[in-house]
Formats: sequence, C-alpha cells, structure tokens
Amino acid sequence: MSIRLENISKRFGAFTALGDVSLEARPGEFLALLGPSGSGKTTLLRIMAGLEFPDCGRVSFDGEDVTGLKVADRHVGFVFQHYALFRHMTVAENIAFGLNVRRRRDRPTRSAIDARVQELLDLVQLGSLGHRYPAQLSGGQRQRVALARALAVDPKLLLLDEPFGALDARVRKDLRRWLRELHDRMGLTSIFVTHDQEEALELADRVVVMDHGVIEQVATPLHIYNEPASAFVFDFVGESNRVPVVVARGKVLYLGQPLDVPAIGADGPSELFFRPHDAEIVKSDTGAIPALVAQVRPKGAGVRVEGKFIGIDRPFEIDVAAEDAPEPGRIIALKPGHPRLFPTHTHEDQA
Ligand SMILES: Nc1ncnc2c1ncn2[C@@H]1O[C@H](COP(=O)(O)OP(=O)(O)OP(=O)(O)O)[C@@H](O)[C@H]1O
Repeated sequence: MSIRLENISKRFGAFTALGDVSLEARPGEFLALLGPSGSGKTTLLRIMAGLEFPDCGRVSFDGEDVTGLKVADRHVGFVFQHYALFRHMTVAENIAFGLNVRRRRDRPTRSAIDARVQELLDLVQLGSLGHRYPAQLSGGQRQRVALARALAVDPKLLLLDEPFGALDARVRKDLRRWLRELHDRMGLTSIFVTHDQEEALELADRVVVMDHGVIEQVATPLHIYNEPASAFVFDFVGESNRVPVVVARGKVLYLGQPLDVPAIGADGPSELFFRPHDAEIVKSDTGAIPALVAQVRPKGAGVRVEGKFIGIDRPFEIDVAAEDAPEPGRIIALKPGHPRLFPTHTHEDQA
C-alpha cells in the first residue's frame, strides 16, 4: 500500500505543529520519521492513523482519499511506546482483541481467531506464552505482543511510534533487526517514529528528517548522512564539528585567515561542518584550523581526540589513527575533510 500526504497543516491553538507537510511512502517501503522532541513526528503519524485530523491537506492510501476516515475505518496497525497492553487480559486475548471487537458479521469464528492468534504468537516468537499476563513478560516481549496485536487485523500499513523507546540498548537493537525482517517478509508499508538517528539510519529505506513542524530532508540513510541538505540535518544526523567562517571572493576565511577548503556556497557568514572521522592533523598550520588538545581516548581501532578550536570557544572532536594521537595540551593544525558550508541564517540559529 502507498500512502500520500499532501500539504498537511495542523495547529494546536496558536501553535503550528505541522506546517504544509507533503510526503509519500511507496508500497513496501520502511520510512523513519526522525527529529528532535516536539518536531511534529507523532502528530504526523497520528494524522496517518486517523487518530488526529489535519486543519488542511489530504491523506490518501493507494490513491484513495482517506482524510476524513476515522481510525477504525483505515485498517492500519499501530504500536505506540505507551500504548500499553490490557493488563487484565492474557497475551492471547490481547492479540485477539482487534478481531473480537469486530461487528458480528465481520468477526471470524472462534476457532479461526484462535488459529490466527497462534500464528501471530509464532511469528513474534512467543509461541508458548499465550496464557501469560503482560506483567509476567519482559519489556521486549511485551512490545512483541503489542506488535502481534497490531498485525492481527492484517493491516497493509504499520505505524510505529518509538515502539522500543523504553527498552535497553541491546534488546532494542535485536528487536529492530527482527522488525525489519518481519516488515520485509509480510510485504508491509511501515512508518516508524524515532528521535534516535542510529535507529533511523539502520532500519529505514528512507529517512524523513523533521524540525519545527516541517520536513528538512527525505532521502536514503546514506544520502542523509553524506549529503545533508541543511545545517540542521548535518548536526542532527551523525556527529559533527562546526566552525564559524566567512565565505568571500572564492575563499573560506577563519578569523580572517584563508582555510584550505573549497568555497562552495554563497558569500557571507557561514558555518563550516565536518565529521570527526573526516579530519586530518596536518604539519603546516597554513590553511588549517588551530586547536588545543584536551583529551585522547580509545575509539574503535583508533583514537578520539577532543579539545577546543583556538580563537573561538567551541569544542572539536576528531578520530585519527592511534599512531597519530597527539599529546593532551598540544596545539595541532586541523584540516577538515569533506567539509560542508551552510549560510549562518538557518532556522536553527533563529530558534
Ligand atoms: N493535543 C495537543 N495539544 C496541544 N499541543 C500539542 C498537542 N499534541 C501535540 N502538541 C504539540 O505539538 C508539537 C509537536 O508534537 P509531537 O508530539 O508531534 O512531536 P514529536 O516530534 O513527536 O515529539 P516527541 O519526540 O517528544 O514525541 C509539540 O510542541 C507538542 O507540544
């Protein structure tokens, strides 16, 4: 199933939670909505589910306008972080819930429901736990039951709002791999809300980066990471160093001195961004950024070097080979690799 959102706006009183958002998920796609707290991810997901209605704009599923349809008529499955299981029902009863509450003429027979529940229990690898109550399960098991419950009604669209948010890192990682496999196997279209960039990059076919109720960029994880469309996306996705510079007459100036980086971008005050693993420590300080080393820690096969840029009060962090590790207290010359320049007047600075 494909889902299309066109020019969706939503206000809560005077506050604009979503401002003219358009987005499309292709059939079979796994999309992640990624953004900081309050950026509008949950509101957008609730609008897709039919739990919330936009002030203007259109929602369509497979080309059919569903903007006015309520949640019960949209046939979507959803799993929310705080959408708790029913405590007084067993696991099996929880999973069967969506089928049991159907109108009599749409409701499968008792034995068909039992068979479906067993099938779903096996699918989420909880085959023998149907008789237990939620309190007798681990957090990860509970979330798998929530997922089985969402899948019971055979949705074509699965909406997930931080479903693994409350779980520890290890369980989270296992569950998200498993979820991705399940999505592929069942041919679902899934949309997943997270504020965890690693989760979004690892799981999604395409990542939708949101900030302040608008979409900043929609692209594959690799593209988002390597070609961020704005300063906000560069900063939010992956680690970054940022240095205030001025672009003038084909040169990038740091505190008046030209840096050895290409001046791609409009003239004027800008921010130069680069990733920790893209920087190099160079011998000559001409064209490089001076920095004072404070700390060196092991990281992967190399080391992470931390400290402050000299001349501005901003921290830096870079990753270099262990044999290139400088002593703490030393002044080094840094050459940014794969730098990106963004004009200073981004809305991040206005915020
Ligand atoms: N029912 C509501 N009434 C008033 N304001 C609301 C309502 N729902 C959401 N908001 C506001 O809209 C903004 C977007 O909220 P939303 O829950 O969509 O953000 P989010 O990106 O999902 O954040 P988080 O990661 O913290 O869940 C927030 O500032 C929130 O306070």
